[in-house]
Amino acid sequence: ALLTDPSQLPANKVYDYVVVGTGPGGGVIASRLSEDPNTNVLVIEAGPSDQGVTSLQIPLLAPQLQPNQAFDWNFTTVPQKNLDNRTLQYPRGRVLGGSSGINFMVYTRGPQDDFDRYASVSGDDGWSWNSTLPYWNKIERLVPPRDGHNTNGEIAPAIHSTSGALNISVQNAPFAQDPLVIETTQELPTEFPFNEDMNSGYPLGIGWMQGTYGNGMRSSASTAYIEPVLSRPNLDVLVETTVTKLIQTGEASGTPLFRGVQFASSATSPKYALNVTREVILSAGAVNTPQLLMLSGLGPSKTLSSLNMKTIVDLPDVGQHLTDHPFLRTLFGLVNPDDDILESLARNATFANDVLNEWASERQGVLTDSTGNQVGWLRIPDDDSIWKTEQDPSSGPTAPHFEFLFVPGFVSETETAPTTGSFFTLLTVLVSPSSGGSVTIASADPFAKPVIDPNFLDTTFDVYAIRAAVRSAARFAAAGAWNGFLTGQAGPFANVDVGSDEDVDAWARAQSWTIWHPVATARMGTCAQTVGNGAVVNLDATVKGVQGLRVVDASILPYIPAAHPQAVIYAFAERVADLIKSGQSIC
Ligand SMILES: Cc1cc2nc3c(=O)[nH]c(=O)nc-3n(C[C@H](O)[C@H](O)[C@H](O)COP(=O)(O)OP(=O)(O)OC[C@H]3O[C@@H](n4cnc5c(N)ncnc54)[C@H](O)[C@@H]3O)c2cc1C
Repeated sequence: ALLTDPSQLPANKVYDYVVVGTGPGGGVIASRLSEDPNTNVLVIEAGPSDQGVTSLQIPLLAPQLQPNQAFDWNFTTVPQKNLDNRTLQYPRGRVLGGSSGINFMVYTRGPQDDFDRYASVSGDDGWSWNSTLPYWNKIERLVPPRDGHNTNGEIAPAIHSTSGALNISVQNAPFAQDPLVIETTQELPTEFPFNEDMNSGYPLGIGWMQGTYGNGMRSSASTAYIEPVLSRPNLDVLVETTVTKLIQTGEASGTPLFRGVQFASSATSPKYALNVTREVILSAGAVNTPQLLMLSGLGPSKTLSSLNMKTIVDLPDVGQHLTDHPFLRTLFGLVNPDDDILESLARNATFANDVLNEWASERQGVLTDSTGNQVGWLRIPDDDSIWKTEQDPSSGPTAPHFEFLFVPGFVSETETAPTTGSFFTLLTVLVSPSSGGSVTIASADPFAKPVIDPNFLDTTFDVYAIRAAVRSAARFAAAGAWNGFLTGQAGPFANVDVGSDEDVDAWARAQSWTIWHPVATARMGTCAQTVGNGAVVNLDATVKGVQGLRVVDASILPYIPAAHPQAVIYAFAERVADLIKSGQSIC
């Protein structure tokens, strides 16, 4: 059942599991555990239900869902010392489905080497690329694109399932720029090779984006995993309720047992508490998970004692190792203003109405796409001079260092969009960064905002790689394919001399932004790694030093994927659900 207030919880019902949060981590766990009708599962989600909210359903409205919007936690970072001391907005979804309810839907499994590195650092071959392959069958439901076009050459259907939970498809409606992106891969195949399907384990190259959408609508952890099973009598989903603390309920073999949660509708409403018979699964995401662990006495004792809070287990790595992908925009002008879809939507009410009606009546048209139909994944060449002085932070030769995204419009995180001019944005994303930051707390108040420091561009490698990405983007946009389509560098990017290190570095400091992929704040290690030794959870996602508590969300990834992370989190959650159901104690 869907409940909206703790007072609606059925009296005397005993729950086996409580899951905190409903993003790709919590959504999968809740759905899979409640497949057993004899297992009672309670889910607690801070945000409201997404059901019937049109802005959450229409793919191309994603840019309007953050920052500072209704379904966003509206976090900000501390001033970023390498970004001219700018404070960045740091959106996280606060709605059933979590950040998958407001994200840009790019669906990328990531490179084979990423998974093989997860296996090696966790000491469990079960996390390797080959071992996790069966999980894609549970996750993916490949559906035809909405416009019914022939997808030959845009995706390799043989490596996808059509019977999983989450709708995925390639572009639903064409953008004018699409053929030119592909033409550039034919014109400059050495630097920009075409890749038919970047979800094969070998993402390098440029190809068609796969997105978590189907039938013209967003597909999220809510629509794919929770809503379809809401009628299960053994599943209760309590929304609009914030978990304020995890509670120690006793001891088991000398270690603290955490089988309780405390929660409330708001900062001023009464607090409730509840114990479960088996486990608490914490899936509050890479920002709120470390916050909740610390609020519960599980974290760095130094931080906790400075706030006069009791430490139950000293876990110094909670909140550490925060890794995220910074992106930088390169802006180009357009010959034909109609090719700028984002500005057409914002400035031309007739166009906006027409496409909205098209979506409402037929689930067709540009609103069924995300903000781009192709993606590129590129590596700094092996013979580049950077490797004489810097180590490669990527997981291996199948992993990219940077990414291209092709947006039909003006991407404007640092300013309001202009009212004139038409634009094409080639976003460059640093996907194998070596910088790391942290999430911590400055207050014992569960409703106070956590302190977030992604610490972007803190290493020589990262500054070099984003510079390399901008230059590569400029070469891409200078290909003959774009003659007659682009007018050259435009907007605030017009005067950046991409040949000058100084210019590009200043542009990076002034303009880099998060692409919203924080991970690793409660990262996974081997069973042998003891408390205080670089990891927070064991290879089966159980929290070190306690019993009855697991973390299943972006926090546990040992390294940031060189990919958009949601697919990886769905996969981690599917496997942990299997481990829980198998009942084996691994560590
Ligand atoms: C704007 C944006 C765009 C993105 N675009 C993409 C993309 O295109 N492709 C991609 O792969 N990834 C994208 N991501 C990232 C991706 O969505 C996240 O990595 C993923 O959703 C993380 O899953 P999670 O389960 O760890 O946490 P989340 O999805 O963040 O879910 C955590 C849930 O826990 C709830 N919660 C938190 N604290 C509490 C509490 N105390 N009590 C109760 N509930 C709580 C939250 O409200 C939320 O629902 C994007 C993210 C954002 C914000």
